[in-house]
Amino acid sequence: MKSFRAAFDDLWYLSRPYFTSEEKKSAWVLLTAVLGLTLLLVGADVLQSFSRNIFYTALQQRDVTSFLRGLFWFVRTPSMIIPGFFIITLPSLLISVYATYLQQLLQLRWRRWMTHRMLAQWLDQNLAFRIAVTRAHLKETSDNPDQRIQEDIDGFVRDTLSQFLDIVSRTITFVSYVGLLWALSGSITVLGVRIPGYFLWIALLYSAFASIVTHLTGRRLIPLRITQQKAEADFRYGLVHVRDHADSIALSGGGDREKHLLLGKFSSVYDNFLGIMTRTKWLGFLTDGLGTLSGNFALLVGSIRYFAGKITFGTLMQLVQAFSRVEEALGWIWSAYPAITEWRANVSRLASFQRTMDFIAVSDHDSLREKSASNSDIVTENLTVLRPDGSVLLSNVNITLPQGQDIVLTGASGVGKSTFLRALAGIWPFTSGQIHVPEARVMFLSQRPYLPLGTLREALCYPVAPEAVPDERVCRILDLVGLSFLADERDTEARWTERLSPGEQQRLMFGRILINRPEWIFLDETTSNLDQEGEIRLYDLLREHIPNLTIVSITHRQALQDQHAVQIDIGCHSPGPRV
Ligand SMILES: Nc1ncnc2c1ncn2[C@@H]1O[C@H](COP(=O)(O)OP(=O)(O)OP(=O)(O)O)[C@@H](O)[C@H]1O
Repeated sequence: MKSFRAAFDDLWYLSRPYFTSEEKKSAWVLLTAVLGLTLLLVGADVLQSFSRNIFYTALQQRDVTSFLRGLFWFVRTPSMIIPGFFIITLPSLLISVYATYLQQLLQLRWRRWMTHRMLAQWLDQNLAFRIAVTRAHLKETSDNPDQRIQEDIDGFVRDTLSQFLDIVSRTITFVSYVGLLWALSGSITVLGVRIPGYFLWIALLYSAFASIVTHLTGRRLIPLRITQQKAEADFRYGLVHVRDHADSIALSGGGDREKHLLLGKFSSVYDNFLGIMTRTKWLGFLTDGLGTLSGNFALLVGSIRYFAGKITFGTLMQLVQAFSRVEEALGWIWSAYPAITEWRANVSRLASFQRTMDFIAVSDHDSLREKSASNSDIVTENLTVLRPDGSVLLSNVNITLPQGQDIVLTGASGVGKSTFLRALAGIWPFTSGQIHVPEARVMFLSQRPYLPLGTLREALCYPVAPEAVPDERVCRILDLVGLSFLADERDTEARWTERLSPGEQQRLMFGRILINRPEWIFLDETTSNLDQEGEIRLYDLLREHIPNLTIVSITHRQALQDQHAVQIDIGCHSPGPRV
């Protein structure tokens, strides 16, 4: 019961936002249309059961006229007019195709809405980074966000809709056939007690028994499926990691080691799947067995009345159909159990990821950043920065970074210089105190250049849209940073991280600064792959082309440190780097 409640909570948490969003109108219209068509389909199925009764009975009586009317025209009975089999079948076909089409349309729109929302939340609020550093300390699981967004949203939307419509259709089927089954069943006498509608009682007992046994056998599949998804994603990530670092792996002769690590990940995939197979095998015996049994069982029980001459062949067939429909409707749990376990695992992963994002988004550490006038200094007051495990990295930092001056932050490796920059940027979640930052364009560049996927122009202009920068300016800037030999390839899509040397990538970063023209630039060892002369030339380029720029650098090189007017030792606020 508890797990049912949790599933419902997760489902509500994930579905409600779409059906109350700005797209709610189209969502409800589509859902209502699909429900309406589903209802019509069940109605058509019930009508068909009557027309089948008529033409089977006509077949038995060798009555050609009734047979043909039962197939192609209308038959009048004392209580109703029944359309012929084909008169019902053709519109049903149309309804069925449109029900599927509209269901897919709703599915696609819902997926689009969820993908937009999750991507926006993940990237707009820097949650991708904040989740990555916080992950080990979170209650909810938030592994493989790429898989959550690309695969799980699709699976969630598709399976939620199909399971929901399945339940609705089974409920309507049950309501439509239960009276029919009762009426056709007749009664039997057991130990002197007359039981009316006995076929219905058998269907009810059969389904209750089947559902309980199936749930007890299959419930272990849910955690196994969650583990399987995680193992698959870890394996895939391992492969992508090797692809992205193929150069370093080849140079360090690490092929064998990588193979060993990847095979280790694959064996988790393999072992867990063996567990799923074993469970699915037992579940298969049950669901397939119960399915096969139920149809034949109905025929067997019903044939007793047929051979006793109490019902016609047509009524027998209608009875068998009514029994299977009622029993199918009640047997949702046992027949759909494998699909439900997969859906439940999916819902649980996606809800967990969404909860993590919501939790981190509201833990607004950025509130400690206070905006001041555009030409003011950056000031920190009692700023304390922690590591993700809660240990103190920097305590009580009270410093001023004066606007308009070149500043260098110094300190031994690991004391927390880069993390201090992240705190200033407002993306480090484990921070307390106050930071006064000017209302100005601020840019941070890290030691490892980041080049987005796409053209060289895109990589140069990032995060500004390349269309916003005139072509001559792109060429001029490539020339300024010594990359004019790449000008002809500025619109070529390539893996630029692999094509450019680390030094070339760092020069490209300086071109990016010239394009973005910030008022403050934070350079975290951004010239570590350049020679001394080259790095000083690039710094001069910034000073020359962006006159009001304040440069804040982190560098271990004395010559570059000497180029800065102000030196601030971050190390004196640290209990010391870890050894
Ligand atoms: N994402 C993270 N998760 C866990 N620990 C982290 C993370 N980022 C930084 N740290 C830890 O914080 C400490 C400071 O790291 P930081 O990169 O700020 O040092 P640094 O002074 O810039 O070092 P260096 O001069 O070597 O670049 C290190 O002990 C590091 O392991």
